[in-house]
Amino acid sequence: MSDDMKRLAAERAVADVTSGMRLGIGTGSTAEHFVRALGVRVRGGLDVIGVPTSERTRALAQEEGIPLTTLEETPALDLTVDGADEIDNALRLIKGGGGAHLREKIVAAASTRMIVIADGSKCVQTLGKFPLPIEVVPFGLGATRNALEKLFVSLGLGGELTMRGGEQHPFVTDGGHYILDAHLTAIPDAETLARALVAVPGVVEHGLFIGLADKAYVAGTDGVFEMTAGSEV
Ligand SMILES: O=C[C@H](O)[C@H](O)[C@H](O)COP(=O)(O)O
Repeated sequence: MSDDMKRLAAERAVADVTSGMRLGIGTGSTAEHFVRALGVRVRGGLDVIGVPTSERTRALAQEEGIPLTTLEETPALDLTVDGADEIDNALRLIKGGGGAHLREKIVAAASTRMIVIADGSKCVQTLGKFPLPIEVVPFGLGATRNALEKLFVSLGLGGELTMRGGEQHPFVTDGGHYILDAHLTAIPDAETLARALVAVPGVVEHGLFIGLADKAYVAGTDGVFEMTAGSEV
């Protein structure tokens, strides 16, 4: 059911793609539907080029016959289509549940427009129930973790930090980094937290996407709803 909704949202976004576009191609189970639907259109003659946001997406896009490029060759993109773990009514997002948020943010920031695709379960009043992914360099891990814990206390945010994959076998991102997931429960001021996180040495990127998404296609039992900043969730 939820997978059908992800597919519906993805198909709606594919309809916005036109020949000549330079695309950012997202990661995750919803973005996979987008890649497959885009593949069908490419094989039908749609002329686009895309930058994948993960090695996983690169492999799938290649299987689908979608022409790929890099941000070195094509540094400016027209449209990125990607999933999200949480979306609030200002179109602020939490991303990185699949560990791809570093490349996803670079690609979204290089795009003129970003469309988010999701099923309705991703819409929230306040971000933070989904653990916030924080990508960190392996060097200095203990010190970075301490600094993050202090930061959360100073901002009045409670919650635990856990190592993605476990302490013994940490998950390693495409960039060779680890992910600490911050179980904050609620993030009342996402802008302040986002600014503070990037100032912590050892933090490479976090999963708060603010001011990047232009609209979202959210699929529910009544069909696909187009959300812009300020829409009711
Ligand atoms: O790192 C992964 C990405 O940010 C995904 O776009 C996000 O986790 C949503 O994934 P899904 O569509 O599988 O729920």
